[in-house]
Amino acid sequence: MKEIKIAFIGAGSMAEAMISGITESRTVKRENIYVTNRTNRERREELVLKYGIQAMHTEELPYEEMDAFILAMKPKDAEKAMKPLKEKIQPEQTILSVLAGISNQFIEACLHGGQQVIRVMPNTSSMIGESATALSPSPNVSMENVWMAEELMASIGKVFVIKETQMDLFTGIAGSGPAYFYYLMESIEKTAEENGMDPEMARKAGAQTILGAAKMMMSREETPAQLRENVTSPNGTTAAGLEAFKFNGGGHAIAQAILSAAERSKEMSEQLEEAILVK
Ligand SMILES: NC(=O)C1=CN([C@@H]2O[C@H](COP(=O)(O)OP(=O)(O)OC[C@H]3O[C@@H](n4cnc5c(N)ncnc54)[C@H](OP(=O)(O)O)[C@@H]3O)[C@@H](O)[C@H]2O)C=CC1
Ligand SMILES: O=C(O)[C@@H]1CCC=N1
Repeated sequence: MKEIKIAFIGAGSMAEAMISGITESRTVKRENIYVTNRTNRERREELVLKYGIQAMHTEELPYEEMDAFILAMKPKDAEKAMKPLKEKIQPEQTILSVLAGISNQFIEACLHGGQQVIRVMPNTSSMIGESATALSPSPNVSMENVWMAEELMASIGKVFVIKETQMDLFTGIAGSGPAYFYYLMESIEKTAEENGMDPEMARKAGAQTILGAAKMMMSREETPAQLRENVTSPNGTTAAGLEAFKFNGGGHAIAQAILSAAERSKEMSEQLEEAILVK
């Protein structure tokens, strides 16, 4: 990747996860990564110490020097956040927005018509370069800027270029997805502890089991159903476990988690964008 300067507008957990992955991959020089927020000076200082990047108040950023901005404030703060940015960001500068539920159209309406906007949905596994990240470029984004965004996001994990209409569902599957597996692990640890097993050992065994299953699905030709059948001996332990899983609504619970998260993403779009897009 050619040498670029990027600035995170927002310094929270998502920004940090991406900064961690990008600095680890050395895709962008540390001194060319900027992060800003409005109030939390300690947070800025913490990120400088941890990652050797540049941090400053949003008003102090040298906007004209940036090749790309990553919007990483909360969706509810988006409109207010972009008001002062309109006069500081040029239409040809690239905006990568990780804001759940916020559309490219909304960002163009807040900034400039024809703004180079790419909607991005990463997850916190960016922290270790293992994100599942979706990209949905606005129609007028140049191929050069799409390639830059793809290369930048490839430094934090796997990249999937999708239609923006699929972004709500992708958010439900992968943006929020890590939380479902963390919740699964909480149940594994609790069950172990309640039955006399060291929960720390259960966590390590459970995490290795999830990691192994994930790597099997990424490296083998078999479908998940075939891989599941390979585990399931007739009338054995797995058959008993899966029967209980299905009887207690396991598959339905996962489907409902994904669809509820996707619905919330859609709802956030409707709630937050109505005022601007109706104007
Ligand atoms: N957490 C996750 O797993 C994922 C989150 N996302 C998205 O990432 C975004 C950030 O989420 P998350 O990191 O969890 O949120 P946080 O609340 O942790 O961070 C938000 C950050 O934005 C800053 N901020 C708020 N308003 C402004 C502003 N006007 N200018 C500059 N900085 C501002 C806040 O600092 P201050 O108040 O000091 O300005 C804070 O540093 C959200 O839109 C979320 O939908 C997407 C995928 C996954
Ligand atoms: O919970 C949220 O809204 C953010 C977006 C996807 C993951 N976390």
